[in-house]
Amino acid sequence: MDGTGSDAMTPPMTRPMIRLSGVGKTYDDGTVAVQQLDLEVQRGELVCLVGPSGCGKSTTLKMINRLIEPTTGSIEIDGQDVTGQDPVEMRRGIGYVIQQVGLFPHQKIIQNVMTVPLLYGESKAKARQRATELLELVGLDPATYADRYPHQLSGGQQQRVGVARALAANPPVLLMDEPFGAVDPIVRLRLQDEFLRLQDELGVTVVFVTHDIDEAVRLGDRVAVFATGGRLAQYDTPARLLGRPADDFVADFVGSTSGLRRLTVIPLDPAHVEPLDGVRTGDLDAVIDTDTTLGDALAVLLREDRGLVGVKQGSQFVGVLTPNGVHRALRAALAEMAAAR
Ligand SMILES: Nc1ncnc2c1ncn2[C@@H]1O[C@H](COP(=O)(O)OP(=O)(O)OP(=O)(O)O)[C@@H](O)[C@H]1O
Repeated sequence: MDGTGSDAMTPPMTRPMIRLSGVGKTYDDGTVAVQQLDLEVQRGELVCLVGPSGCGKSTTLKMINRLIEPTTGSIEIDGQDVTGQDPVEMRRGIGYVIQQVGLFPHQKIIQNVMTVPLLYGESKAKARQRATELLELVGLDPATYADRYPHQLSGGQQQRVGVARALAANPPVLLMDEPFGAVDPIVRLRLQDEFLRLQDELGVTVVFVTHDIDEAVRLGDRVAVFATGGRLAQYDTPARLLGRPADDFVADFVGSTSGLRRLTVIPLDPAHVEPLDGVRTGDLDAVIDTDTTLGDALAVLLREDRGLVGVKQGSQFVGVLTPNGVHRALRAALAEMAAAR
């Protein structure tokens, strides 16, 4: 290997941010954790690795930042073979968030977030400014939280600090291992929403490990489903994964409630929008856009409890959506799924 990676000639913006080629890991005791894994993650993409316990998700993630060395294959980040780089140096350029946040208990929140910029040689003033911005970015008011200690924060708040700290070095790649696994379901949903917004804003490339298919489908631009023994069973968009599982294992894993899950990925089809007949647009408090997913549309309907919401395309009202419309759309999606199997 020449150290520049096989892909160094490809224009930077078009080559994958992360590329695993034929990667395998067999532990010393003979356990085959990952086999012949080929996986590409595009720049700015959020990819979820999902699968049953012990299928090699964490091992894969840790091979990307070289906490674990692969037995076979190669891993490139931005066209550079990671095995040719100093692991400590390399790891600093990759954000890493785990379930047990690992905050320093005797340091204030602001100091916890400042650690990485200080390591990079930033002045204290600059590191503090950056940490303050990051706390704001992850939804923690610095005036309230900067001077608290980790034990004075809830689990969800600590997780936010973990995300802020991982982002402190402005890493192009963020690896997350079950980051929201320990918080209750409601907080988890909120953290997921916030994280999606943040990722969109920052354009960071994310590999996110979860054992929860709902979380994977909700967050991932693409989802890699692993089977036991570290075999990649399917790597696809959430909609295709739910609509066209590659084999029985994936179909089982995606599960019998996949019809409902599809709601979270199917865009609202204009075919299910009803005409505005007799409804004055001024009467429509709740408005959704045509590119809303059915799941979000249903959430607005339930929240508003009004029986219908207005649907807009750009600035133009194109009709209304009712619970019946959502029902029809779901039935159509299920029929399409059945036809695809
Ligand atoms: N240090 C190790 N030595 C031997 N086997 C290991 C080691 N670490 C992990 N394994 C094994 O490798 C396989 C994959 O483990 P890994 O932690 O990657 O799975 P996972 O999909 O992340 O699981 P989980 O969802 O339970 O965290 C498992 O069978 C595990 O027991």
